[in-house]
Amino acid sequence: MGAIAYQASDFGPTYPHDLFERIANDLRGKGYSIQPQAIPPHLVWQLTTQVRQIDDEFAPAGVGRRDDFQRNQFIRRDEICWINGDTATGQSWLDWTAQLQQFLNRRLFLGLFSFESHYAHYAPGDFYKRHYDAFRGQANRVLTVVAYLNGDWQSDEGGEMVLYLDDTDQQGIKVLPALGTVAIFLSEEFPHEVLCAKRHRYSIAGWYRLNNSLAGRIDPPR
Ligand SMILES: O=C(O)CCC(=O)C(=O)O
Ligand SMILES: [Fe+2]
Repeated sequence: MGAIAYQASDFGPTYPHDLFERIANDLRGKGYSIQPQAIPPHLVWQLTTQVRQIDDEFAPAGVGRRDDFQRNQFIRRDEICWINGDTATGQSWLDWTAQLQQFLNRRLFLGLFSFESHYAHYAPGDFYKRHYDAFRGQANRVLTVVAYLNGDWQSDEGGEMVLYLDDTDQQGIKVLPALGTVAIFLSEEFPHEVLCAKRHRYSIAGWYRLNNSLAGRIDPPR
């Protein structure tokens, strides 16, 4: 990984409160938030190291939930590995996302109940075509969080995530998968895609969900 060019001041005594406040304000105002250098240096270092060490635990990603899960090479080509609390690194990531969850629930009353996330590896040439992470009315995934784990990413290396503001938007907002950047958006509102990269591209994609078990039905993670 490249040198961490983080400003120490970004992680001073007001971290993570100020960051979470900016995210909450963005979500309230426009439904998405893009925050460079959002993950603290020690955590970004742990995650960046782990994602490159677990290469043999990655499996091709599919499309759809468990019962209609299928691999579709024309839609997505990445490989994924789910993150759990079995390692200190996984646990540190879950602690950070839990802090954000608590903050957003207090500020925005989102009722975020659970969180699931996986590492993703896009080899050169891999992509993920334009899609939604959740479908209206299914009330499963509410908020998407993507964190990027690539040092020194250059703008001519591709691999941007393009976040489209609605169904008709063709231009979108391009997000470089740069070390420590976090993109957060309402899962039902924003179509998005991952463009082909020239380099190996590492990230974490995660989703906060509502409690769908309230009707007496157990709603398993995918
Ligand atoms: O890696 C990214 O930038 C986004 C990935 C994504 O859209 C997904 O896994 O659903
Ligand atoms: Fe997505």
